[in-house]
Amino acid sequence: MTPRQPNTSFDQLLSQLSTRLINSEHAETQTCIAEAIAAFGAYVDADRCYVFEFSEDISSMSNTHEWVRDGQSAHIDDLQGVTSGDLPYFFEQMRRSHQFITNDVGQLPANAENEKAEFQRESIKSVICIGLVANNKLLGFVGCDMVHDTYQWSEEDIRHLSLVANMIANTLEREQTYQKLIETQRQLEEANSKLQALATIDGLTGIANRRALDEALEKEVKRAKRQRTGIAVLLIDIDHFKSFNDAYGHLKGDEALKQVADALATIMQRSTDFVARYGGEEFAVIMSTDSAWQALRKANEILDAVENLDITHERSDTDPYLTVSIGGYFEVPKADAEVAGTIQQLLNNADMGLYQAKDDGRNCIRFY
Ligand SMILES: Nc1nc2c(ncn2[C@@H]2O[C@H](COP(=O)(O)OP(=O)(O)OP(=O)(O)O)[C@@H](O)[C@H]2O)c(=O)[nH]1
Repeated sequence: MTPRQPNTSFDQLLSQLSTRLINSEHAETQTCIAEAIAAFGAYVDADRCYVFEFSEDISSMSNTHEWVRDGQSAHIDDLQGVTSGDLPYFFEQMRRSHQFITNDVGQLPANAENEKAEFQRESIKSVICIGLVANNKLLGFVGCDMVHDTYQWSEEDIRHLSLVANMIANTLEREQTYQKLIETQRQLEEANSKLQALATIDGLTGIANRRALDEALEKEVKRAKRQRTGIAVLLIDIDHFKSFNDAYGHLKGDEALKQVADALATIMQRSTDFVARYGGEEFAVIMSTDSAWQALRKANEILDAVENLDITHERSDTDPYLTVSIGGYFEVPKADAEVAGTIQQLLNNADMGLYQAKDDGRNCIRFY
């Protein structure tokens, strides 16, 4: 075949494709690359035109885009993860000169026997590959095969394929930067949600902490006002916990706190229930409910559940087992009630109930 004459329409086509690529969204980018290699393939009357990307250290390459003339076989599937050990001469040429051009693969030097064998396997007679270089980094290459006859690659062909290569290299670089940005953004979001979770979870017991309780109270009070429903707060305090620590040690004390927290979380499972560690050995429960009786029933369940944990507490003046006292308060907030004031009232009154429960001998429930 003879080299063709300079072709201005190809330049125009490239210029159009490159304008589209510059303004393209991620999805369109791949189509544009496919169109660019198809345009070049058709222009030089090639049998196959393709893009390969190298691994970071240029030790392997994979075929990412392929255009084949009608009737020619596609090779993209069997050209994945090709290593420099498979084609050492080719990799060496690409690394050194960023191109690999041969008019007749039969004339390749003796040390290119692997390459010759591979080209013969694919029935290739002439090959041109131009490196995709962006920011001085070799990202891959764009290439063309002639299958039927050998072909004399012209200066014009090389210039055109270099233009295509330039365009694809810049696009790939932009895509890689975009992917890195997306990945960084994903990592940041993940770190943020972990931080958010850490900031609202009590490290020892794994249930919500005081900060999360404050947020939940605000949300629940607003909802109760909006929906005209009631809201109950229970404050649950472990009895004689100081003497428990003194008798069994701080670690056993920690273990007991975790067991009580687990028991609370097991009982309060509705989506509108909320359990938090309120202070050292004190827990809080928020319930959306229409009746104080329902709140009282839950408080009784909690009292029983803690007793049933059977945590020995020989030094307790109340019971030889770990027990809790519970203070409760129920209210249907008025539609015009001030949120902060309502929250304060819920907590203060539940606290008054707790104070009463302690005063009445502990291991009991008092509603204010
Ligand atoms: N092991 C352990 N102990 C804690 C933790 N936080 C608070 N405490 C202990 O809880 C105890 C609370 O003591 P007090 O406030 O005197 O209450 P109490 O002994 O339970 O007495 P009453 O509530 O009146 O029955 C203190 O000894 C604290 O050290 C914790 O995270 N781990």
